[in-house]
Amino acid sequence: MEIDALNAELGIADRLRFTKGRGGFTMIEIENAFATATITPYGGQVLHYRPKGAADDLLFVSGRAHFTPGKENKGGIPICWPWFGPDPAGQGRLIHGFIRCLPWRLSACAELEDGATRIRLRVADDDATRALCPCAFELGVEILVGSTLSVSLTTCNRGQDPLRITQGLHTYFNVGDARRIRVLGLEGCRYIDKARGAGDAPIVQDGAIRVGAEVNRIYEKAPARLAIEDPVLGRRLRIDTRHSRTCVVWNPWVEVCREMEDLGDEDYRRFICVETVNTASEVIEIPPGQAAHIGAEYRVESL
Ligand SMILES: O=P(O)(O)OC[C@H]1O[C@@H](O)[C@H](O)[C@@H](O)[C@@H]1O
Repeated sequence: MEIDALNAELGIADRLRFTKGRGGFTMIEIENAFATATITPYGGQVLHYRPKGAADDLLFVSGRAHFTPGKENKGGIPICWPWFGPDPAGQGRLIHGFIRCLPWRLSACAELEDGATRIRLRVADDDATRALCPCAFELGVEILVGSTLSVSLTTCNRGQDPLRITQGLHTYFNVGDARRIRVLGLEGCRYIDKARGAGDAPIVQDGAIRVGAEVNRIYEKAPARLAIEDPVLGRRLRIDTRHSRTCVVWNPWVEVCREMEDLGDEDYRRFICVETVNTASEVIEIPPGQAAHIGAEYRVESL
């Protein structure tokens, strides 16, 4: 649908409008009493969220993100599905699945009684997805833009066989300087250190996570309450997860950042990914006709 038609049909006066953004991508721009936010139906991806009065965005989006159909966009909250990480079948399919590179359909947008804004987007299997993964599914994301940002992903198995997935909200948090932050909540958890190569024995997290080299870890049995303390931006980002048993913490550091065509050379300082995930041994099996969920709520607090 064209932008004018979208605005006429689904826009909400002074609250929600559709625009053309980077790469000509359709954007949903929200401004309510609590916050401003931008969501693109491409990948069902939240790109920006800033509470009213806050100086800085919750999320990082790379200035070199592709915004090209068929490619992933680096930043915001990419949805990784039906696999998280490299192609589990080793067939060279996209890292983190294909759903973040597909246009989703807007199924509802509404202003709630408390003034928050709710967006629902959906995507289902078609010939193109079945060529990549022979499963029948319907995926829905619900995004609540209020005093907090909440993202909930629901997978419905529409097929005749059990559906096995891994999945994640691959959130890129905007930070003042990654070298000065602390990630809290994973103390004492065991993690697989992917920066040191697969197959390493799990290591136990000793204290808060700090970034002084490449960090690429899968934490097992992750608790539901996490936080990022950012002394440079003077804030604490709270992350409350739902139905997620693993947490990936990723910062590419200098070399990997320079190798990534969709990051600027110094961007490793500007973000940390703390990802709400079910991966590694946490494969989810969904019986036919049933659904599985994963979600997270993000809150910005002053330090
Ligand atoms: O696909 P993106 O958004 O570039 O993210 C890639 C990174 O995603 C992280 O989740 C992985 O742990 C890293 O190994 C990977 O490099």
